[in-house]
Amino acid sequence: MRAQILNKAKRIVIKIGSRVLAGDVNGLDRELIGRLAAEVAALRAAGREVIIVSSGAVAAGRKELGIAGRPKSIPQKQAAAAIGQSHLIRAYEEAFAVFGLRVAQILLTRDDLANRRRFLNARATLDTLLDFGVTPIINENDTVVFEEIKFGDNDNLSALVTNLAEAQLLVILTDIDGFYEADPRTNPDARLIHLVKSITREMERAAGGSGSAVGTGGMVTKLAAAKKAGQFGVATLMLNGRCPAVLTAAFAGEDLGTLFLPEEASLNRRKHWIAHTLKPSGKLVVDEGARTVLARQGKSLLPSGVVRVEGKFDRGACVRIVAADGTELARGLVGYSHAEIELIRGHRSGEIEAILGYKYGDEIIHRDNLVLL
Ligand SMILES: Nc1ncnc2c1ncn2[C@@H]1O[C@H](COP(=O)(O)OP(=O)(O)O)[C@@H](O)[C@H]1O
Ligand SMILES: N[C@@H](CCC(=O)OP(=O)(O)O)C(=O)O
Repeated sequence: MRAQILNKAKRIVIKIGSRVLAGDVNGLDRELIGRLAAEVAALRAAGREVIIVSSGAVAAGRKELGIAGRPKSIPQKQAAAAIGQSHLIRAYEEAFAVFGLRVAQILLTRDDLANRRRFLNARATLDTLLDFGVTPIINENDTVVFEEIKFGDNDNLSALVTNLAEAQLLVILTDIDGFYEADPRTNPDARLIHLVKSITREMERAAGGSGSAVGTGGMVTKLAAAKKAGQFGVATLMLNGRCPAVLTAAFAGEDLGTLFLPEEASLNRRKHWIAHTLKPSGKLVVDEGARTVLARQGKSLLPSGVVRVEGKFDRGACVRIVAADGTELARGLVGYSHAEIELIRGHRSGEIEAILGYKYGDEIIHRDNLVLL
């Protein structure tokens, strides 16, 4: 199974964490970046396409600015990222040049991928770079992001890039051998889990934070990323990026790290984008009848099942669908604005035109635009 997944992966997203690039040293570990470049060169020589999602800008910038520990404020973090990002990309440029390879920098915000046109544009750029034999190196555009438009962590970003690029495998390189049954910092006897068929709530509880001055999210965000990739039908392999030749060994068949298998019933690319890339701008609370109908795959959300509207949004926006007890059931793109839904909620679809004076369709969310969570 593992060999089959790795052999079939022609296009791979490799996420490299700050803990790998900086380790415990201050600034970037250039020797390690050199080793990684050699490994990527070998993967490419074997006919694979590689897209890198790299952290490390803040870690590199901290050193330049002489900041010890985590940057104290958001502007300090953004300043560190601005200075660190150019150092980071230069380090990759130099390391890849040794193997006659070129890299390109791509900085993204969540807004870029949430906008369908920008998403498709970014996709076309990625394809073109790969056609030119260039390795794209992606990071969050830390300098300009604020809460609403940020990915927040690069684990999450790497899962979304996997979708963007339609890659067949996500590799997460971190500073630990893989996913353990408990956080090894507090449970030294915890065992490594080599194969995860499906991410359970118990595993999510076993995932701890980063606990370092440079990492963001720790195992929590890595599990979330593996889950997202899995919903897109893509496996995630988590490896220790600080181990020399770890990629080469893993692709040669060694049973290293943790492999998260993809889900069998995976979402298509557009539905994955609705569920994970778009930021919901409102909420529809539905009744028990609608909850039951939605749970049966393939049904649209009709006005009759909606009991409350929260937030202000236009037609076409992404909203959460929640049950009366607050459980999030689904997400989808609405066919009507919040003001229109306020008027037609609780009514039969046949009454929409009489109430509004016009009608876009029978559904508040058509099943093609609806994703169950
Ligand atoms: N169950 C777990 N298994 C493995 N590592 C865990 C677990 N829970 C928490 N961690 C921590 O997650 C850290 C890696 O995440 P992070 O510091 O964000 O690194 P990165 O910079 O690679 O994203 C590990 O060093 C480890 O201390
Ligand atoms: N964009 C930030 C990285 C944020 C992040 O998620 O870090 P990490 O947990 O080390 O992957 C940077 O370049 O410093």
